[in-house]
Amino acid sequence: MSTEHHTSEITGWISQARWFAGKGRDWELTSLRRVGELPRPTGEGQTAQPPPELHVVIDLAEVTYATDGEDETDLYQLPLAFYAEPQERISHALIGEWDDEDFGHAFVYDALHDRESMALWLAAFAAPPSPVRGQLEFHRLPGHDLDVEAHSTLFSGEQSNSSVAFGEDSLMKVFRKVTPGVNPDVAIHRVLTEAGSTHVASLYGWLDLVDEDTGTTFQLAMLQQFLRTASDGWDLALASVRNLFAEADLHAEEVGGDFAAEAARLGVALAEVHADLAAHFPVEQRDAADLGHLAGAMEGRLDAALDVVPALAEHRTRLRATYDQLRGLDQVEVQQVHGDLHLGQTLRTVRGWKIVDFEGEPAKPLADRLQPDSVWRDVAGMIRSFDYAPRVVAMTASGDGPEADQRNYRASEWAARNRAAFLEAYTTQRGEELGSSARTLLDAYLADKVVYEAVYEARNRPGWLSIPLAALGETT
Ligand SMILES: Nc1ncnc2c1ncn2[C@@H]1O[C@H](COP(=O)(O)OP(=O)(O)O)[C@@H](O)[C@H]1O
Ligand SMILES: O=P(O)(O)O[C@H]1O[C@H](CO)[C@@H](O[C@H]2O[C@H](CO)[C@@H](O)[C@H](O)[C@H]2O)[C@H](O)[C@H]1O
Repeated sequence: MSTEHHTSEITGWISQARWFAGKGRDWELTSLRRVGELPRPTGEGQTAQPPPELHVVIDLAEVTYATDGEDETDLYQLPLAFYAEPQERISHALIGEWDDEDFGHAFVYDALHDRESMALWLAAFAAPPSPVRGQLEFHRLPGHDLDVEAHSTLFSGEQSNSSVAFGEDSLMKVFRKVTPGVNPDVAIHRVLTEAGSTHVASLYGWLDLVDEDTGTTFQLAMLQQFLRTASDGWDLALASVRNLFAEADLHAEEVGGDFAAEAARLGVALAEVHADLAAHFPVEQRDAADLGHLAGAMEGRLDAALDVVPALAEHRTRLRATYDQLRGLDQVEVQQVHGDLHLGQTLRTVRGWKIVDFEGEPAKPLADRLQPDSVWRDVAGMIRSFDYAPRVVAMTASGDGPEADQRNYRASEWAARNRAAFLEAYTTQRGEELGSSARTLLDAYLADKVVYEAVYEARNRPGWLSIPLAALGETT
């Protein structure tokens, strides 16, 4: 199905969207393809009917970047709501007004802001229809009756994707940048849900787009348990550091809000998630040659990072020596891991810690993110977060001279205390010591992550670049 779109309106909408990863690059909208229309509910189990003039569709926008030599493209998912009349309540989500080939003259909105449109998505998950007008396939896992009356609320803080809560019952994540094949967030949540893991939000369902022409499947969205009582792990860690800084002379363990017990619980949760992943995804061995490639890949990332952050140069020799240690290892076990773990991917509920967002590192192609990796990558990710939290609070605190020195000393103490608690609990839960091979892997992944962070901060939050650079400075 193709349709006449208004390219300039859509281009303007994409360019200012939070989830658009191409900001600052030279790009254009090279195609728009309508891939399906959300079906209207049949009435069964659905009291409220959508307005008769509403049509909700999914379009895929192809964005092409001008690069030297070859064109690079990304596909973005746009759920759109077409109304015959303007809708005052969602005026902030208006994309434009144009004549559409399918629906005639219409006012077009970002459907995720619209409760009426979201009710159609929820109804489709509640009673998955046969594909209608397109190739959309809604899937459900058994075990939970959806609250189809729940109203939708779009999360405001999301970055790479868009999340919509349905009351306090379920949460739908709409993947914005889509690629063919399995999305690790869906695949891993499905496996962990079916395995009865208590450390993830249960998966309720997902939406596939099956391209009939090519036989390719894209995963467009997932629906999961809404964690009603959740507090963000990053926010909790910051609060703990602030408590420590509010007390002039006390040590972390003497202050209310000490985080070490939570860090230990996080270590246990991660070990349990790793065990479940090892039981349900392939576990493989990597030999000395593979480890040589890993060291080479880390060196390559460092070389590329030097162009973005020249200040890394003074740490180059030591970083390369850390990666080089990998070449001395014989064999290492790898398995499915989280891939981008940090405190912002953890939620503390009354029932313990949950880990979210199994999509992996945003910069990697999706297919690579389902490749087995070392568990020490995830451990390193969390340890880096324990370093970030006190440094972020210290950066915004007032007072310099001896006061700042004292704060920095206590920041390091907070990081060391929580790192130790986390690592001890993680290894104990796995029933193994942190042996020399694991230490080598952990050091290499820590170094690799700091380099990644230096690039990430230089590009996204230059004011925070000092955080990874200070970490490198401390270990020289
Ligand atoms: N099941 C859930 N219940 C409640 N909040 C959640 C749930 N899953 C994720 N969140 C919160 O939603 C936000 C976005 O989640 P995330 O999976 O990280 O999305 P993105 O892929 O856009 O980064 C985060 O603030 C996260 O803490
Ligand atoms: O959440 P994302 O998957 O988009 O991850 C990216 O952004 C993170 C920042 O939000 C970034 O994490 C870095 O900053 C965190 C504090 O904001 C800190 O806790 C992490 O340890 C640090 O790496 C992450 O690296 C990036 O991939």
